[in-house]
Amino acid sequence: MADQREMKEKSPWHRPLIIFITVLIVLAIIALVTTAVVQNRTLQKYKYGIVLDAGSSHTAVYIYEWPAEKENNTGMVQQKHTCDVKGKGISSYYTSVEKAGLSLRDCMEEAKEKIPTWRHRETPVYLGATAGMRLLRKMNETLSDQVLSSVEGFLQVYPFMYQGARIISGQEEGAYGWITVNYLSDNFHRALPTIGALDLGGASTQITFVSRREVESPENSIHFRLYGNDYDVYTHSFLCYGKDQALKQALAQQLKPGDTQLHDPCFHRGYNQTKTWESVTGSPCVSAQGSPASPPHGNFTHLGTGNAALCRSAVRRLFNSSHCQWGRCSFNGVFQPPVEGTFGAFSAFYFVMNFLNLTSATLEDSKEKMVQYCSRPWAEVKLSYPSIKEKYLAEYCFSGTYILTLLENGYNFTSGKWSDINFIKKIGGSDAGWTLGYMLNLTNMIPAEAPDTPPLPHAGYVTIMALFSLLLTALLLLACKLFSRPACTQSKQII
Ligand SMILES: Nc1nc2c(ncn2[C@@H]2O[C@H](COP(=O)(O)OP(=O)(O)OP(=O)(O)O)[C@@H](O)[C@H]2O)c(=O)[nH]1
Ligand SMILES: [Ca+2]
Repeated sequence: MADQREMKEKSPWHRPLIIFITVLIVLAIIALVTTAVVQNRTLQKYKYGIVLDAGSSHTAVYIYEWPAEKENNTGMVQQKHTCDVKGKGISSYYTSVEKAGLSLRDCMEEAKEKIPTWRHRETPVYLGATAGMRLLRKMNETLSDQVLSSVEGFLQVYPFMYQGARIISGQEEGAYGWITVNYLSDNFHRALPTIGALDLGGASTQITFVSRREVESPENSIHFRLYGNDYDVYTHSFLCYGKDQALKQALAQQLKPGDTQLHDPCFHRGYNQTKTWESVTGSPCVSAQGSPASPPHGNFTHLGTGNAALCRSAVRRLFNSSHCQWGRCSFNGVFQPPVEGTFGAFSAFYFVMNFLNLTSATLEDSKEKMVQYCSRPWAEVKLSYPSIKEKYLAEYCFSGTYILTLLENGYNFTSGKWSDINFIKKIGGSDAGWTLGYMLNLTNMIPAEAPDTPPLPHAGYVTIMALFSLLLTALLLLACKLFSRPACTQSKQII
C-alpha cells in the first residue's frame, strides 16, 4: 500500500504543473506545424504573365510563373509553358491583316487552360514584334499599323489583362535578351560578372555585353541600375542580318540582271529549286542595297555547288569594313568595343550550331567541319536526316558559314575568344530570348536597389525557431524535474 502510494507520488503525471506544461508543449508543436503548413500553402500561390514574341519567321507565346509572395526576389520567375503559333510571322499577313490576330487563337486558348481561371484577370499579356514588323513598317507604315491593330483587337477579347502590342526597338531587343540571360544565371543578385548576349533571328541579329571601355556612340549605350549595381551595357541590333535576310542579301549579290540560273556555293551539290525573283528582291533589305534589275515576276533556278571556301567569300562580302567614324567598328560603320567576357549565343546561333555539332568545337575545327559538310551531295544529306524540315536542311551550309563569318569577321571573336561563346537554348528550364527580360522590366520585377532581405531564408528561420522552442521546453521540463525533487523528498518525510 505504502509502495503504491510512493509510486503515485513519483509519477510526474499526477502533478498538475507537469500536465499543464505537457499540454502547452503539445499546443506549441501544433502551432508550429500549422504555421509551417499555412506558410507553404501561400508560397504555392503563383502569379502568371504572358509574352508573345512576334518574330519575323514565327510567333511564340511564353507563359511565365512566379510565387506571388516573392515578386522581387531574383530567379523567381520561370517559364511555365511555350506555344509555337502555326504559320509564319505576323508581318507576313499584310495582304490579309485580319488573319494576323486569328493566327494566335490556338496558343491563346492553350494559355487560358494553363493559367488558373481565377488568375486570368490579373495576368498581364504583352506582344512585342521584332525585325519582321520593323521591315514592314519601313516598306508601308499603314500596313504595319493594321497588322498591329489586328493582333491587338484579337488579344483584347481574352480575359487576361491586355498590356499592349508594339514593335520593340533593336536596342530593347538586345537589352532585354541580356537581362534575361543574366537574370536566369542569377548574376544580378549575386553581383557576379555578367554574360553577353548574342541573338540571331530571321531578320535581325543582336550583340549586347558590358564593356569597361567607353561606348562612343550614344545609340549603342544603355545604363542599368539593378539590385543596387550599375551596368554600362553596349548593344547593337543589325537589321537585315538575321539569317533569312542575310541569305536574301547573299542571293541578290550573286544574281546578275537577266540571270535564269544561280550557281550557289552555299548550297549542296545537286540542290535544284526554282525560286521567284520577287522572293529575293521583294525584301527591303535587298532593295536597300540596290536590287539587281530583274523581271518582276520571273523565276530563277537555284543550283547548289557546295563549296565552303567560295561560300565564305560570298558571305564576307555582306560585311562592309571600308568605313568607320569611331575608334573601332564591327562592320557597316557601327561602333563596337572589343568583345569582353563570356557570351550566351541563342536562337538560330544555337539551332544551327547544334545541328552541325559545333557547339563545343574550336573556330578552326568549325571551319574545317563546314568544308566537309558543304561538300556533301544534297541527295546524301537528305537521306541522312529524313526527319529534318527540308528548308532548314538545305540552308545549314549557308547558315553555318554565315554564323562563323558574323562572329569572327563581324564581331571579331578570334580563335582565342571562341571558347567564350556558349551556344545555349535554355537556362534552367527557361528559353534564352528577349521576352522574359521584357516582362520583368514592364512589371517592375527587377528593382534598382537590392531589397532588404532577412538574414535567414524562410525555411532556415522556421527550422531554427522550432529547434529553439523544443530546446527551451526540454530545459523547462528538466528544471521542473530538478526543482521538484526536494519537494518530493519533503513530502515523503512528512508522511
Ligand atoms: N534549323 C532550325 N532553324 C530554326 C528553328 N526554329 C527557327 N528556326 C529558324 O531560325 C531563324 C531564327 O528563328 P527565330 O529566332 O525564331 O527568329 P525570329 O524571332 O522569327 O526573327 P527576328 O524577328 O529576326 O528575331 C529563322 O530563320 C527560323 O526560320 C529550328 O528549330 N531549327
Ligand atoms: Ca527573335
